[in-house]
Amino acid sequence: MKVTVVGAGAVGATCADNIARAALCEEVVLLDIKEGLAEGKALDITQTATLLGFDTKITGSSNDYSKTAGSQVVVITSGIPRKPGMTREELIGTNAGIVQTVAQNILQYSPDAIIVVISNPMDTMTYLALQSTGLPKNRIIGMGGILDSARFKCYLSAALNCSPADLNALVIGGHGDTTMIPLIRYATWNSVPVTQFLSANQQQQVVSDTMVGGATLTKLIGTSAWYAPGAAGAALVKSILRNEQRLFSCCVHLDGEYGEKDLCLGVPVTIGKNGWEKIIDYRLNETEQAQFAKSAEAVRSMNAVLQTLS
Ligand SMILES: NC(=O)c1ccc[n+]([C@@H]2O[C@H](COP(=O)([O-])OP(=O)(O)OC[C@H]3O[C@@H](n4cnc5c(N)ncnc54)[C@H](O)[C@@H]3O)[C@@H](O)[C@H]2O)c1
Ligand SMILES: O=C(O)C[C@H](O)C(=O)O
Repeated sequence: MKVTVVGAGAVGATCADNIARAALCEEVVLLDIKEGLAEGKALDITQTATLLGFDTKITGSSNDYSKTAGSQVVVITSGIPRKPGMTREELIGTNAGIVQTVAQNILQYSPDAIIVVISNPMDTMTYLALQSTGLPKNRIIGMGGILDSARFKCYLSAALNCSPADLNALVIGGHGDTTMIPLIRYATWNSVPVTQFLSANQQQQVVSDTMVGGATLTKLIGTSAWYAPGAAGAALVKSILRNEQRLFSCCVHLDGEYGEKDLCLGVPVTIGKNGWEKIIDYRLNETEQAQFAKSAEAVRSMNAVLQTLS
């Protein structure tokens, strides 16, 4: 089995590294437009193999898509990241062209691939990938909710002083500072709702910290995060390749589910060998449904911006 990661920058290289270390497939191809970058990072990761004990082959490619031929899964991370003070949405002008070109190039050599979109603004880039390739909707998955849910669990574990491994929590909606919806009502600590242990103020703090989780890191680092995003991308790839049927929050095309259609947005879905397989209805209450509708409205207006780009 073969996985391609497009973009050998911070997120792409970390994602490829995680996939290789976990030996999820025989070969990982890392591709970047910048001459030498993907080859160099692939060689560097390869040199960790004897230290870390894996034998996955890692191939680097400077924009030669023939090396990606026959990939089962392709992860798109190519594009610019935001700087402190920016929103993800501001990246659309540069990243839309990159994502569209990359998706088309990929399909020339891997017509059956499942495509995972990470580049921002991720909800709109997922929609663009779907519209521009015309692939069956189950084969295009946007990664954002897995990362946001991991951050949600981190903030919850700090508030509860408990192990994040004992927490179950999901963030749905858009992958944006104001569009994501951490579902605190459904978050549990070993099956007990966390709302039993946290005050209303504490709950609100966890929710708002989660929503600006990416911006907090961007401010600290000077560019956006990569360790957790790369690991989240690899977790998604693992569930596809191993047909795990994990229930993740992913950005997928909605056709009436959660009251929305003709856009891609984060909802709970099962992930397996066919890509995303089933959307699970979490029965949102009135407040949550209103938040979801608002999130959809914001993402829909970003999608409309695509029409204005040349
Ligand atoms: N969805 C998420 O949860 C999430 C998380 C983190 C980052 N991101 C996004 O992922 C993207 C990458 O972030 P990063 O930190 O890795 O950035 P980065 O600048 O480190 O890497 C991006 C890479 O893309 C390459 N690239 C640009 N155009 C290309 C093309 N046409 N073909 C192939 N490669 C191309 C660049 O040369 C660069 O190496 C950004 O848009 C960022 O906002 C999304
Ligand atoms: O915050 C960003 O711009 C990158 C990414 O979407 C993240 O959440 O880390």
